[in-house]
Amino acid sequence: MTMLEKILAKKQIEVEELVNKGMTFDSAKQPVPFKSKIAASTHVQIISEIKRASPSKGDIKTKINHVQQAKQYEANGAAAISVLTDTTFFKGSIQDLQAVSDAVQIPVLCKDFIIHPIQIDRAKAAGASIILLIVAALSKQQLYELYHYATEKELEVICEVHQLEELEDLLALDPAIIGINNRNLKTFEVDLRTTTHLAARIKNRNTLIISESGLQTRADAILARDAGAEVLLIGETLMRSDNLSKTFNHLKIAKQRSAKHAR
Ligand SMILES: O=C(O)c1ccccc1NCC(=O)[C@H](O)[C@H](O)COP(=O)(O)O
Repeated sequence: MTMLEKILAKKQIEVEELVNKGMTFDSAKQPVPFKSKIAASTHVQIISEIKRASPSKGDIKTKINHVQQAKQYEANGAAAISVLTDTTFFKGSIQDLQAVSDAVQIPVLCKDFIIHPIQIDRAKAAGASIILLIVAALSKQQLYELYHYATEKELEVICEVHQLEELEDLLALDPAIIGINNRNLKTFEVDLRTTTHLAARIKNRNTLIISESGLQTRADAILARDAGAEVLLIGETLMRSDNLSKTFNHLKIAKQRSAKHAR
């Protein structure tokens, strides 16, 4: 069993528990716009992640104060905060997301392995403005249904791909935002050229491209930008930083070579 399969098997159990308990979720907060703000920015934007631990790296910073960390991300110019809400494999929680959403003004991404609409309801009720759908984790029908379910609820959706075949399936949906994950979720191998290879296949100039995972240096940021990414999703590098302001400055690059020209 691959790690992704293990995670999905656990998600199935969690979802059944939520459904069997008859859980319903009411959302008070109006989603905060994400994509529309990116176009106006002069620099490549960063979605900054709260990531206590991961299957590939083990514990990263388990004792982190997630609210303080999120506020620091916001103060340093993050475009959004990603909160890993999975507990078993990432030591996060939906309560982390709720607390972060209550503390910041920028949009919050519910970073989880979503396979059922009830998870979308729960994410929105906890204050998420954006959700993630991982193409490798879903059938084409599930992907389309969950995408439309979320957008009807005024949530923005990052559709995540790692392989060309996944991207080709996804393009028929013509999603507003595509996340290209540089990490293979089955082997954990990270290759930033994944962004370069896949972004070149995205021809719709209105599609926002996010490069995800393994981004550590300014050179990495430039590589992703030159491939067409306007946003970087960064977890570990920010979580391990002991000087966030310095790290953000180091990663701050202008949209000098237009993402629209790179494709
Ligand atoms: O990070 C992992 O080990 C991992 C393993 C299996 C499924 C998902 C995983 N990570 C989720 C992510 O997508 C990353 O947290 C995110 O892109 C940030 O990556 P990084 O900057 O490398 O921490």
